[in-house]
Amino acid sequence: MKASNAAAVPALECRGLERRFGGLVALKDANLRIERGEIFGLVGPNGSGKTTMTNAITGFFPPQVGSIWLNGRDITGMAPHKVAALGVARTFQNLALFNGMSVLDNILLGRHIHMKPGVAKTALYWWLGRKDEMVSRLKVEEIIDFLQLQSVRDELVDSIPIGLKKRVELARALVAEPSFLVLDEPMAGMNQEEKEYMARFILDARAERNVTVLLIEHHMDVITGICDRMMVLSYGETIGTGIPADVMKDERVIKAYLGGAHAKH
Ligand SMILES: Nc1ncnc2c1ncn2[C@@H]1O[C@H](COP(=O)(O)OP(=O)(O)OP(=O)(O)O)[C@@H](O)[C@H]1O
Repeated sequence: MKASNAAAVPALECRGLERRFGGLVALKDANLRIERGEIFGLVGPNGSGKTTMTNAITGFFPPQVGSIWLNGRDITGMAPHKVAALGVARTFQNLALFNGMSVLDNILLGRHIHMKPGVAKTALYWWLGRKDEMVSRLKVEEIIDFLQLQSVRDELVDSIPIGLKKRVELARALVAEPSFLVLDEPMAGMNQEEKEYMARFILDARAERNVTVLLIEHHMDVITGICDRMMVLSYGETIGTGIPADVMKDERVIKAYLGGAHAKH
């Protein structure tokens, strides 16, 4: 559901983020507010700072300036595993699946934040460990059904097509039971039918699993089709933010992005 109360604590807020790599300013004074239940699009040409922004949010590369708030809690500089434990899951632009392992095992890895750490601890509380594993397996089966991955569940992940690999990554993120999902180009390399499936799954995840979504995507038809609001970056600067229909009309956005070689329809 779309958030209705603007005064409510947002799912995510970024205030004045800046990230430099040497002399390069990859992100400059980036401000972002995503309400609970929104699907929010983040777009921009290659190298404009989209991944830098998601890496800042998920703790991989903290910002050097500014702050990040998740459900009203300051998470600036928090390690990735701690951000994940607070309910943030992500998929990666370049697939981060484990080749040589089955689809099922790849998805099961997404449950690690819910499992008890350490062999000794699990041995000591063996019954607790078993219960954890049972809950995890049930959750994995539920998500396999949800994303219609039954037919490939026992296949090696390297043997399935790219469209399904992307779906496995989404499954691995969803089994973590996130409240906030960061999807980095989930439709890259997909044909039209696969894109439509993925768009449907993202909408269903929001409706049925209560997730808020930050979606990085080059396919503008997807952004206009499923995003409530969007933000456009260019050379690390925000050049447009708002509902897609308005942002798409903005002269700066058209010049920097939509009219450029990077736009895909
Ligand atoms: N670890 C890093 N070290 C040095 N420079 C980096 C690093 N990460 C990103 N950059 C630079 O920061 C800028 C923004 O990169 P970023 O990956 O965030 O862009 P992007 O919008 O995600 O691009 P793409 O659409 O190609 O993924 C680029 O100029 C990039 O070369």
